[in-house]
Amino acid sequence: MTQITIRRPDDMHLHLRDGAMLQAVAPESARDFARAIIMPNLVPPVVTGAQAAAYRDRILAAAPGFTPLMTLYLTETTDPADVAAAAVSGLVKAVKLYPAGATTNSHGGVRDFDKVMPVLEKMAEIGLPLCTHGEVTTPEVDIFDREAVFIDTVLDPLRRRIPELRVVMEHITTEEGVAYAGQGGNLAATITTHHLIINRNHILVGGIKPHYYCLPVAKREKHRLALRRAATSGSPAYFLGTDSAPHVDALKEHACGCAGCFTATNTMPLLAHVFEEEGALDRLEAFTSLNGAAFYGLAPNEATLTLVKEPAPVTFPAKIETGAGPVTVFDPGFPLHWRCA
Ligand SMILES: NC(=O)N[C@@H](CC(=O)O)C(=O)O
Ligand SMILES: [Zn+2]
Ligand SMILES: [Zn+2]
Repeated sequence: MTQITIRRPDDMHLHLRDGAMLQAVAPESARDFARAIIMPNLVPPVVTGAQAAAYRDRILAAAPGFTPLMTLYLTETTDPADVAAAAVSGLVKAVKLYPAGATTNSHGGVRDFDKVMPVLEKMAEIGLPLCTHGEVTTPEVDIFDREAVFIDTVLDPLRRRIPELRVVMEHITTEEGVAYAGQGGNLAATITTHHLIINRNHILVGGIKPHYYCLPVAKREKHRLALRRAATSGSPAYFLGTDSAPHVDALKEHACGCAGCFTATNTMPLLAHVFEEEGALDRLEAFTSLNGAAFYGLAPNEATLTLVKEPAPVTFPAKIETGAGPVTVFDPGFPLHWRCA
C-alpha cells in the first residue's frame, strides 16, 4: 500500500509549554493533529480552572484551528469544587497526577494520596478521568522497575479504593503496563511514538544519546515488542499520546539532561512506518483517531489525514528553531518513507 487515509488524529498526551516555545511547537502538532490533551506541567503548573482557561487562550493564539483539551495539575491543595466546575463547563477533560519528583516540573505533585481523595472522589462521581504519570519515586526502586512498582503499590490500591474512577495510564513502557491497562473498562493507556521505536540500548549503546532520554525511560526490547502488540491490536484500551516533550538542546545535551523526546514534527509518518512493519496499517486509525476520542467521550474528527509512502526516503528537519533555542526532532535512526499529504 502506498497511501492511507484516516480520520484526523488526536494526540492524547502533549506538552506544548508556554511563551516562545509554545509559539514554535504548537504549529508542529496542529499540522497533522486536530486535538490534543494538553499536559499542565508548566512553571508554575496549571492548577486551577482559571489558569487552564488562560492557557487555552494562549494555545489557540499560537495555533488557530487546533483544539486543545485542557487538564489540571493535581496538587494536595486542589479544590474539588474548582475541578468540578471546570469539568462541567467543558473546559477541562482530565486531571493529571504527577507523583512528586517523578518527572519534569513534578515537584508540586502528590506525596500523600489521602490529601487528594476528596478530589478523586468528586472526579469519579462526575466521570472526569485521572491521567497518571505512573512511576514511583522511591529512591530504592530501580528506575527500570518504577512503572511496574507503581502499578502494584499505587495504582491498583487506588483503583480498589475508588473503583469508579476513570484512569488513563500515561505513556506506558512495560509489558506489565500493557497487561494492566488491557483490563479495559474505566481504564486505558496511552503509548508514545518513541516507545514503539526505541529500547534502552538505543539510549546507551555506543555512547549516551540524550535525545532518546525520556521518562518513563525506554525499557528492554521485550517491553517495546509488548507495546507494539498493544498499539497495533485495535483494542480500545490503547491509544496514542505522543508525550512530545520539547526541551531546548542546551538542556538536553547537558551533564544533567532533561527528560523528553520531541516527536510532534514526524509522529504520524513514524507511526505509519511502525504499523506497516507490524502488518497493521488498517488499525492505525483506531490507535490515533478513534480509541482515545471514545475514551474521552468525544466524537471522532470528521476531517481526514492522508499518509503517502514515497519510494525515496522522506526527510524532516533535524531541529526546529524556537525563540528559546533549537529543539531536536526525534530521529528514529532508520530511513522513513512515509509523509503526510
Ligand atoms: N516524558 C518526559 O520525559 N518528559 C515530560 C514529562 C512527562 O511526561 O513525564 C516533560 O514535560 O518534559
Ligand atoms: Zn509523564
Ligand atoms: Zn508527558
